[in-house]
Amino acid sequence: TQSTRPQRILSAVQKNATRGDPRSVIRAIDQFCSQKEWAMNVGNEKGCILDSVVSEVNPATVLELGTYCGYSTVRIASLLPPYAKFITLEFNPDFAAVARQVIAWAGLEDKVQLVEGASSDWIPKIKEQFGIKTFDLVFLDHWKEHYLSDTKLMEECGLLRKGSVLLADNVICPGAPDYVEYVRSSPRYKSHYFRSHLEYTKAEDGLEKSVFLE
Ligand SMILES: COCc1ccccc1-c1cc(O)c2[nH]cnc(=O)c2c1
Ligand SMILES: [Mg+2]
Repeated sequence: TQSTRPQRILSAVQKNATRGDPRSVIRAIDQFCSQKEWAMNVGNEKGCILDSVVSEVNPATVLELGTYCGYSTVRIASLLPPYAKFITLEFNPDFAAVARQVIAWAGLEDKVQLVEGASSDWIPKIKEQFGIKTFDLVFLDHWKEHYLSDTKLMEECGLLRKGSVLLADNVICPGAPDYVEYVRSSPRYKSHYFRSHLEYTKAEDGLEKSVFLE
């Protein structure tokens, strides 16, 4: 039977990366996706912007919406302080199964909790299920149609506090126009656009960083 693209990414990690070395896992995925087969990892150019925001926030609590193969999960987890709590939500069970193995290959399985299911189902349960009050950082990288509804849901569930940082991938390509309009026009957010490129291509894309103000 044919392998899937996520399975081919996992094979490239297991072949080319060193167990317990997150940077070698990131490098192996970026090399595979730039030389062999494009895939929707945040990539190295936007990944460096992600790294700088994670380092600046130095979050004790992180939520990632959209794990895919765990590329950004590994980037984020490798930068967190030891006490941090990091939850990543993935709807697709095949993606989740690969991501668990990529995260384990990087040696970061103790730093992150991968939860399978729909973000809209899980967001209202996070406080009780995981003992988290609010998130210092949220990385939105799942279905663009759900960026805005999930952000409003996080507000309603009291998961954001003054200073919480939302970082959204793909604000240009594929784009999340309703979300961008909301965070840029709402008095409750201070937003900034980091111009970059769609992973492994020359097309424009970027990350939108939005700080929750109240
Ligand atoms: C399945 O579309 C793949 C694709 C095709 C063309 C342009 C962009 C994308 C793309 C790029 C990304 O970083 C993404 N990140 C998260 N969830 C996505 O659906 C996603 C899609
Ligand atoms: Mg993305």
